[in-house]
Amino acid sequence: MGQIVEERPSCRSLLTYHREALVSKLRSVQCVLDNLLSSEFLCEEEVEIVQHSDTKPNQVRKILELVQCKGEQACEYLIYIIYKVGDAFIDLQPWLKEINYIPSRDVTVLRVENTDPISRYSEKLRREMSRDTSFIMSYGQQEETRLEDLYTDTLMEQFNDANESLGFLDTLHNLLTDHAVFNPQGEIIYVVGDAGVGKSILLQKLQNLWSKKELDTDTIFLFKFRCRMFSTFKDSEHISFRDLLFKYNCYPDLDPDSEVFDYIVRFPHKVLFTFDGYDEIQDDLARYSVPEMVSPEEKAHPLQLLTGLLCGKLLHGSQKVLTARTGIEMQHKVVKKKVILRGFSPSHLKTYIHLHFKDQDQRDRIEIQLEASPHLCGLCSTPLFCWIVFKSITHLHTVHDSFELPDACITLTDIFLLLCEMFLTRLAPPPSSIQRKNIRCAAETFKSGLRPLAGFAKLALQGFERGRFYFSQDELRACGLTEEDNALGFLKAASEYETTDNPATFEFLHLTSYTPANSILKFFTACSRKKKSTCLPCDFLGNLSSKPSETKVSPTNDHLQFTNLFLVVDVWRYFFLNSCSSYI
Ligand SMILES: Nc1ncnc2c1ncn2[C@@H]1O[C@H](COP(=O)(O)OP(=O)(O)OP(=O)(O)O)[C@@H](O)[C@H]1O
Repeated sequence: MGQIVEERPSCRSLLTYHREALVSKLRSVQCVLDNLLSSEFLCEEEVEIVQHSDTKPNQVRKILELVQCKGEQACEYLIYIIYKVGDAFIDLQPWLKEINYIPSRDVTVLRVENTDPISRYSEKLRREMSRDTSFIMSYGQQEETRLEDLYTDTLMEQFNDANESLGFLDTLHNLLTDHAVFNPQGEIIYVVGDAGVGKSILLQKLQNLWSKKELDTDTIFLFKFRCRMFSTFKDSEHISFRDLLFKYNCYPDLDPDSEVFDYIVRFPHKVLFTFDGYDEIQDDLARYSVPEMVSPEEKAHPLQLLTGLLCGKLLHGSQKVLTARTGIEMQHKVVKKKVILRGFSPSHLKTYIHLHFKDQDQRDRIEIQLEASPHLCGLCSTPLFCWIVFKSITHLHTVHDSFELPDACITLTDIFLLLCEMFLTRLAPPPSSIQRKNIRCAAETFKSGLRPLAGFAKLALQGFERGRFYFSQDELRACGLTEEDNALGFLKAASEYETTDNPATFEFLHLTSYTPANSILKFFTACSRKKKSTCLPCDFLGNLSSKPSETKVSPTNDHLQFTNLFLVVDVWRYFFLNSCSSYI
């Protein structure tokens, strides 16, 4: 008996049979025309005829008519374009499955170029993201290091809604996967951790992986935001969702029909957002806590748009990674997965030492110092402290002939004093020709830096009182700070908040706490101080860093306790209030 071979329908007849579906679903007409032209199935004149048709469906009708006249190969090539540029013709992918399309060998030799605005925009975002995330800007914004030269994995512990550990995430590549999802209806991957544990760097690495297509995700757009940006708008300032996305990331090119934005609204699951520093806008968000309905079309205050996005009322289905400092809780219903950053493990720390110090002697020296001081080693599990320790030690080694870390237990305050000392050595005159290195002792360095220190203290106090930690040049001047003082490193430029009226804005290198000034003042009053302040400010500051057992404060005040341990801005305020006056 002869075998019945099922004959495949010709591509020409497929186009006729499914004409209606094609006319309604084929969107990226320009991409089709570009390819039909470059493969010489259509000539310039025919392309112009198509473009002159008044509506998109009519353009598609014309294309179908023309390719069907050109024959079977042209028809197959049209289907092949739809197959090859999947992102642009996402609506027609089910149709390809339905007709069980498999490209013939003849057609696969033909080139298809993706000139679709959606794919172009995705590529543009990836390009810009790669450029913006390839370098780690040092805390003082004085130097940049390639991300790949310094990034070290940190411990990422996953939790469920009952705060039970679900184990550690093995690699950042899998952060967006379904593993450890405890609430599939939630849309937020919530990443929390203490100050300086590496939340922003983790997002930067994530963005960088996405830009290189190395992240396990099928999202084609990534929009990154720093939460603080949302509260820089006046109450009356309303913007559209489209502007929020494009103005603060990048605009699509050659997209006259707004296909990119339409695509984002139609396929939210193709969009990934990263929001850094949710803790920084807590107070401002309270004003928009009742999530008013926001639409992609209407203008709203940016905080309203953010709230809408986070609770899934705007662009429902999009993916979001949100970071916040420990202590900020999110409603479980909006969180899909929770990750707590735990900093460097001992083996991560070894890797970081390797990356940080190029010189083997330096590596050995630092490893010996860390081994000899478990306390210091513990501090260094927080990447920021680790960076400060390594930078300060390196710098102080270069300016002093012999510099050793104190043998006794090292506190965070000591670490920040090291950092201050490092900054203040920039004020020192260069060593004379007979001195190889600077011979100033730490006390002299602090004394000579008293004026700028007092100025920064005043500024920090004002920040606390106003609840705002970015400052204009005028505010700096009013505190007695000069432009040269800005270069010391205590402040960094906050260019993202600049407006034309306000050409230079600065913020502190690091903020410990956003807690209102009065609660911090009360907390510090409650701290017991054993020693009396002596003549040196650093002795005075040393007293603040009492070990927990020495500090009689409310045990529930973890956040403030941490603030006490982690003095940066607070150092200046305290220093200013209690010490400086006796020097001036
Ligand atoms: N994974 C890492 N690899 C190498 N260095 C890191 C890493 N994470 C953090 N650092 C270092 O620590 C510094 C602080 O990190 P980051 O700004 O990410 O902390 P954070 O948790 O976002 O702090 P904050 O809560 O204050 O915003 C970085 O500038 C970098 O020098």
